[in-house]
Amino acid sequence: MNPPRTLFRTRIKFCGFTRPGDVRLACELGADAIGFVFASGSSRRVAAEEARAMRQALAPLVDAVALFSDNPVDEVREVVRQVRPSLLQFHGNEDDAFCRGFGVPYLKAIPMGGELADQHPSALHMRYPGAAGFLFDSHARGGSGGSGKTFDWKRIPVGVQKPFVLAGGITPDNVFEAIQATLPWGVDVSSGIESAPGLKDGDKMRHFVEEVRRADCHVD
Ligand SMILES: O=C(O)c1ccccc1NCC(=O)[C@H](O)[C@H](O)COP(=O)(O)O
Repeated sequence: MNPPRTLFRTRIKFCGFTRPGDVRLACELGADAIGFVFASGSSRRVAAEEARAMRQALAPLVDAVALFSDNPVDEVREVVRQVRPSLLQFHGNEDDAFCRGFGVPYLKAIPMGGELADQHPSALHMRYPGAAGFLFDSHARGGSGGSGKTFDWKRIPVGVQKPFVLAGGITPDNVFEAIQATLPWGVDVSSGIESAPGLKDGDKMRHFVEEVRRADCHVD
């Protein structure tokens, strides 16, 4: 049985937006953060100008997160300049110095598929001392996120001292169980709230938020 987390509210990040209308709806439904993907090769990739327009659709008190995977430094700088994200998220082999170099807090995505390396909490903290938190995602090292696949949640390292976000294959149907099993700071979803890559589905977003709230109120 997990210890109760009195009055705890699991943060919700919806990722991979391509349409301002979806951003507006996600904010109304209760998302805490909205993610824009700039990783090359992603079907959800947007240009800085598009993300800037979507950022303007954001409600107050909702974070804009810019997501990268081994993008060149100039690309990251340009996104920061145009979009003004409140948080960066790095999915590639970026080191702490690179991630810190933009003057914006960052989350480091940790690949939980395939061979696990460096996932011991002390190794993570030593490798990314500047990280605001970690995001555990299902891809293997060198792979992409946004796969819609889960990983074995038992692989999450015990004793991580920074907030962590659970990602990878979370849906309205498994987010309750995912929160109960892992007690994350937040959950991150892309495929599970879509009708097609990059196109968000209002009913799925609403159901997802309802299930997170249900998990937060649940007492064993
Ligand atoms: O979404 C992408 O296409 C993507 C490409 C490269 C790196 C990361 C990417 N997405 C990350 C996310 O959307 C989420 O952080 C996470 O991977 C959850 O995705 P999903 O399994 O689809 O819910």
